[in-house]
Amino acid sequence: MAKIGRALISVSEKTGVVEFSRALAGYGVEILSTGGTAKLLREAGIAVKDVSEFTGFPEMLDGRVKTLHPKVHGGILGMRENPAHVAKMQEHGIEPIDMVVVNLYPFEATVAKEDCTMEDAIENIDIGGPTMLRSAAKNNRDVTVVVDHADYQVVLDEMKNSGGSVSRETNFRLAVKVYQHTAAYDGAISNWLGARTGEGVAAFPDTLTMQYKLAQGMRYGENPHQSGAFYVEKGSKEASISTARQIQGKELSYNNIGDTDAALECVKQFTEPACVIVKHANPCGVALGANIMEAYDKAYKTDPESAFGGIIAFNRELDESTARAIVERQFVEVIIAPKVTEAASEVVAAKKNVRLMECGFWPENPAPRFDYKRVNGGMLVQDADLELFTELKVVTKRAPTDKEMEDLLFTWRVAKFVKSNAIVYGRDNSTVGVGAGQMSRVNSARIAAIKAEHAGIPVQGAVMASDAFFPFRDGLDNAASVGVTAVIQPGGSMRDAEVIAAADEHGIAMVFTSMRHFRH
Ligand SMILES: NC(=O)c1ncn([C@@H]2O[C@H](COP(=O)(O)O)[C@@H](O)[C@H]2O)c1NC=O
Repeated sequence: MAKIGRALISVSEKTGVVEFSRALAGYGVEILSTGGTAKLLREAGIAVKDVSEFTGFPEMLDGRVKTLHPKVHGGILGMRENPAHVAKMQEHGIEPIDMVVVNLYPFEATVAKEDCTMEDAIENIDIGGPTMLRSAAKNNRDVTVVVDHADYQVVLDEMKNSGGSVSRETNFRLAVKVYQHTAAYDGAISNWLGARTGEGVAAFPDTLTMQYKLAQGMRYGENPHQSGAFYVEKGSKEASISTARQIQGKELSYNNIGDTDAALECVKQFTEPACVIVKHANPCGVALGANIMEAYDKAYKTDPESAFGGIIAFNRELDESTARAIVERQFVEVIIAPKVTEAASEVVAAKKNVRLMECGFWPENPAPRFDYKRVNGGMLVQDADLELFTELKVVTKRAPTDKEMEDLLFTWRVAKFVKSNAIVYGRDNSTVGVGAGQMSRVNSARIAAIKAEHAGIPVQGAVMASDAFFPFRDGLDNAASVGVTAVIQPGGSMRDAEVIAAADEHGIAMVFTSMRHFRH
């Protein structure tokens, strides 16, 4: 382990670089640096040699060429234990560079700006930086490479303990981090440019590169004989299962994560205090209330049988009384809310296995994003389903009453989060029965009615949402037979006229949304 004699520092993101460089200088390290970084360090009183002086070649072409020089790359890549390398370096007057501290032009932040032009994007593709990072990471036996300012302290701690050197184990770990970083950087460039070549489809690049970070290992996957892990998107910001903080409880399982995502994304749709209870990726009870206690109580009563071992999501801070009502009444796997009061945490602490999650508040309008679904040997990519309806059109002789309309919109929102074929009966901003994941729409309707019957809730006077159109009038006949008074569905069937006539015959008010919400 040799002492660090010379470091090249060239950073766009300058957090902590002055303090770090000052500490390096304290170990007698000679610092080489580029334009803006050198200026900053000099202003802080740190002795710096310009890279152009080191190479004997000026920075040029608006900074496109600064460090791309054999004296830089020879100094980084030369193997210190290889006599032929050492001789060549001496022959050409190449001095070793033992540490490279580089982070890159902010390509992703630049293209995230709405007014970003192609020229802005191109100028923010870093060339010299990744080249140095890759050189240093390749020669990690002899060179320390730092791409993340979070590692400045790690390096300084080691130098302190060793009198100015960094171990090969740390060098290797830092090098791996570099290749992860440059892979993500190039992936972002290729995705952004690729979406603009016109060779892919619309905004989809010809080759899609994705990077996810390991967030959590787990005991097993969907079933105990499958192994599993949870990866999260780099830079994901919106409050979600991926950003949520676990306050207490057992480690989240594979199924917990999927179900908590389903519950949270469903509850996000409501502005009034709401509760969503999910089992196996489907909402089994959803309700709004004056407060979340009332919402939970109503949601639970929809289907107490299914709520057992469920996942419960709220769109308001979890308070003490609601937490108490849950833990005293039922077995629950996960509770998630944007915030959790201290007192609520203490109540849940009595059930040490219950996973309690706090995810923060979300924006009213989520940013557009893609949804991905693996198939064997490939992946389906689409815009996430973030819309609700195209237009609301009353198609029957009778228009829904205001109260029916409120319930129709409530059940429509829920239906969007129920696996297809989805039928949701609802009343008073509460689900009455949910029929999910059936191969026939009529069967989903029958199941929704059975669920209501099991919970002892009459369907009479409820409204009904269907995630896709009714292909035949039997869906409406069936709804009428259980007492449904109003229906919301996308419309668009060949037999719409027949279906509307059926609704009129039964005195049912029906609204078309012109938007389907299949969910698989
Ligand atoms: N062209 C080069 O030779 C080159 N060498 C280093 N850079 C980058 O220049 C940036 C630092 O520039 P400055 O020190 O002038 O603020 C770093 O993000 C570094 O990755 C370069 N810029 C782009 O490729």
